[in-house]
Amino acid sequence: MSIDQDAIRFSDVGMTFLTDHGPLTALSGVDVALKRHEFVAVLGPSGCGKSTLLRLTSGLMKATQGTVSVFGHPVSEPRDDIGIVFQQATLLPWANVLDNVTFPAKHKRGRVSASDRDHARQILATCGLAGFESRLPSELSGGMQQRVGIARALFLNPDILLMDEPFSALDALTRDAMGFELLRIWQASPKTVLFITHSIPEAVILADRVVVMSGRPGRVIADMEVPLGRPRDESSLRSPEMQDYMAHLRSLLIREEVA
Ligand SMILES: Nc1ncnc2c1ncn2[C@@H]1O[C@H](COP(=O)(O)OP(=O)(O)OP(=O)(O)O)[C@@H](O)[C@H]1O
Repeated sequence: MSIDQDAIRFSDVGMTFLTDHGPLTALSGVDVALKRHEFVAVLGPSGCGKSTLLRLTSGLMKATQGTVSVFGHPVSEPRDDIGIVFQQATLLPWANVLDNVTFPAKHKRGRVSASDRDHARQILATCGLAGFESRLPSELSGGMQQRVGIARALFLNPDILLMDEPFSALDALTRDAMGFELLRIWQASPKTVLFITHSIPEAVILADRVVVMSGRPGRVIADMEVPLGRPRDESSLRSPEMQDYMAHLRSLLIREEVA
C-alpha cells in the first residue's frame, strides 16, 4: 500500500433508491478522495445522503452509479480494515463490555482468544474504560456506551474509521471531551477517518478537511482544508480567521437547507 494512495475514493458516485413512491436519488455525481490517515468531516442538510455515503464505503450497500474504492479496489462487501461507529452504540445488551468489544473476533473467527481479550482490555484503557470490562451496557452512561462502540470499532485495528454522527446523542461537555479523545486515539494510531456531523465547530476542530454537501440529491459543493495546526484545543476556534471560516461554512449550509 503506497503512502500516496487514496484510502477512499468516490468517483462520480450516485445512489438511487427504489421506494414505494418511485425512485429517490439520494446522491449524484459525488467525486471526492481521502488520503491515507486524513481526517475528513462531512457536513450537509438532513437527508442529503451523508449516511448513504458512509454505508457505500462500508460495503453495506452498492452505488447505483460510479465507484467507491478503498485502497484502490472497488468496495463490494464489508471489510475487516474498516471500523464503523454509529450515532447509537448498538451494543449487545446481554453481553458485558469486554464481550462487546471482542465481538468482531467472535464474528470473524467463531471464538475469542486470551490475546483477543488482552487486546480488548488495552483498547478499553485507551478509551478511558479500564475497570469497566465486566459491566453490562445498561450500567454505563451514554458517553461510556459510545466509547465501548468506538473501542469495538478499533478492535480489529482498522485502517479506516467511518463515523456517523458518533457523538450527537451526548451532552455538550461529553461530546467535546469525546472529540478530543478521538483526536488523541487518531494521533496515537493514525487512521483515515470519514466523520459525519451536523456540527460546524465539531467538524472544524477535528478534521483536516471539511466536505460540504448540497441538499438532496447530495453533491459536493465545497471541499475545504481546515486552516488550523495541531494540536487543537477549545481556544483554536476563537481567532478571526476561524470565525470567518466557520461563518462561510454556515452560509453554505443555510443556503442548501433553504434551497
Ligand atoms: N434504504 C433506503 N431506502 C430508501 N430510501 C433511503 C434508504 N436509505 C436512505 N434513503 C433516503 O435517502 C436520502 C438520504 O438519506 P441519508 O440517511 O443518507 O441522509 P443523511 O444526510 O444522512 O440524513 P440525516 O442528516 O438526517 O441523518 C433520504 O431521503 C432517505 O430517506
